[in-house]
Amino acid sequence: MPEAMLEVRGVSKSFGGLKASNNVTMSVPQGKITSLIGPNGAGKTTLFALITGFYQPDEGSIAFLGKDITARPPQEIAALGMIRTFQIVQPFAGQSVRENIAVGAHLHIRSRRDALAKAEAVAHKVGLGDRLDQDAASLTVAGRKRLEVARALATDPKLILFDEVLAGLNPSEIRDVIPVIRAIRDEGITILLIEHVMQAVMSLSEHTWVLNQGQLIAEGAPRDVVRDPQVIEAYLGKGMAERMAREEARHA
Ligand SMILES: Nc1ncnc2c1ncn2[C@@H]1O[C@H](COP(=O)(O)OP(=O)(O)OP(=O)(O)O)[C@@H](O)[C@H]1O
Repeated sequence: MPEAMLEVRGVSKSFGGLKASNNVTMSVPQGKITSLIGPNGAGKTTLFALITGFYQPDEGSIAFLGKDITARPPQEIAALGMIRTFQIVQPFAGQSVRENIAVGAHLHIRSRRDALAKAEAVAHKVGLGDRLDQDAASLTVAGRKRLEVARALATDPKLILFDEVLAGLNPSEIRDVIPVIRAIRDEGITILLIEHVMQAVMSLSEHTWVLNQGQLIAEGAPRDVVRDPQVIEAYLGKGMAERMAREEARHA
């Protein structure tokens, strides 16, 4: 694997008696799409929040591009080039799609005109080019997910952490968004996904980490990870693992 862009070392975080993150260590390589999977409540979103400064770890450290960023505020981390998206997209109501995306662009761009122009260019990349003047609150779920991707892209990130960008989409909408994610990677932006849609994990990501009860229980190429008995037991279940093995055999 190429040099790591993000290094998470021994990170732990408790909420009361619950260890939502338990001694997590991972090296995220530059230029790839990688993923983080695991059952509901495994601590995936908590880990994203720790990495991007929304929570402070109780223990451990985080380095981005060789620089220690442990417990730095989110704005500072975003300015360095790492941005996360949120599972529940909350557009600024009463503002257009263009204006919503410009919020991201303003991280680096002061001029209103330039930020709006940047928003427009980004909207085209994610397939919102024909929705620029629409009130963002009127977007469908799929549209809101694209808006969330666009707001992140507009900050000119080096690494994007996508938190379930495919959740709530139907199979045809998922098929439409997958190439958008690939195109972002092809532009040179590194991507780490939290995702429950296993078909997307398998087809998009080169490496995956599996969290269960705050701890990493497996990592590796997705096709190997889904055969791991511990992963089947904790997350996939036998039926799903067998379905995926059949799918893979069919495509082989
Ligand atoms: N701010 C908080 N205060 C208290 N408990 C929290 C907080 N944030 C998360 N938790 C708890 O930490 C655990 C991990 O939650 P987290 O949202 O990180 O899981 P997840 O893997 O992202 O789940 P999902 O797939 O359902 O989104 C859960 O038990 C959750 O209830």
